[in-house]
Amino acid sequence: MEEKGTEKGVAAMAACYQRFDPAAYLQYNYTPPRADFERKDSIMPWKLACLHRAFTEGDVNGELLVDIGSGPTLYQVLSGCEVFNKVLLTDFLEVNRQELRGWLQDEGSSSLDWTPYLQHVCKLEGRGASAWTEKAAKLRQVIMDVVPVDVHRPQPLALDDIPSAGADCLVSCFCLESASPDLAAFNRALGHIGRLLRPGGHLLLIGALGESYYFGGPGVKIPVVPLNEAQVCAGLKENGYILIRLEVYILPQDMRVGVDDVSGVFFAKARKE
Ligand SMILES: Nc1ncnc2c1ncn2[C@@H]1O[C@@H](CSCCNC[C@@H]2Cc3ccc([N+](=O)[O-])cc3CN2)[C@@H](O)[C@H]1O
Repeated sequence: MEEKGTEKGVAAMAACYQRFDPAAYLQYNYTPPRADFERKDSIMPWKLACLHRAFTEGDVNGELLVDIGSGPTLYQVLSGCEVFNKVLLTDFLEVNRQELRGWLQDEGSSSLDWTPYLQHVCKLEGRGASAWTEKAAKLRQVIMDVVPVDVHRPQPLALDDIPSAGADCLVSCFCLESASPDLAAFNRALGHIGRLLRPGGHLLLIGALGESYYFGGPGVKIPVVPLNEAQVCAGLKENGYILIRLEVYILPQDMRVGVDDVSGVFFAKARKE
């Protein structure tokens, strides 16, 4: 019965995503106030600082970084692209993979101008904002492909997408809790992606706390598994990860803009045993 329920729940989530609108989603979450680089308390500078520190504090290394559930966004690999010489982007939806390919092939054809993001991360790296064009070139050089992923499959990627030894690092932002029908499915998905990671490899996980829905486009209301910190920590432990650090951002009132009911954002750095 439980398996039947899960299959039905996973199929229902997939149906919700058929109306996902990348351009609208980017507008809702990746423009001010949630992405305001002039505001110290904006969410995006906090996320980029967490990722910059995690990628550059010396314990994360290797060849291949895989981003699980990239969506239509690139911010999650702006620091990692300086550490890994191979980066694989993945998403469940062709519309998101197309959005990413659009930027990779030609700046002009993406729905969002990523320049402020590139400039901000260059500043975090002490390079000055003007190095953003070099970072854009680096990104285009190291991103090998944009491929399909389904975190509910025991093998979320096609077998030939990554080496049998596994990736050296995974990053995943706002995907698992938004793709899963319930907490059990979230925990199983955490296990499925863990199998893509080599022992000793790192997982950098960003997600929503206390979110029960979000709009993936006008009128496209998508259910989310509402998580708290304890459930995130338990899920990581249950799936063979050692938690290195958990950081939490609580949304100020003016970041609650009606596109979801998220109350906080977590950043977890963990290592696979
Ligand atoms: N089975 C699947 N396997 C893998 N990926 C899948 C699957 N199903 C859907 N997907 C994939 O997962 C999706 C990822 S986008 C999900 C958005 N998550 C919620 C949204 C995000 C957000 C962003 C920023 C802030 N903030 O405070 O700044 C808050 C929030 C909270 N609301 C989408 O790419 C879909 O394509």
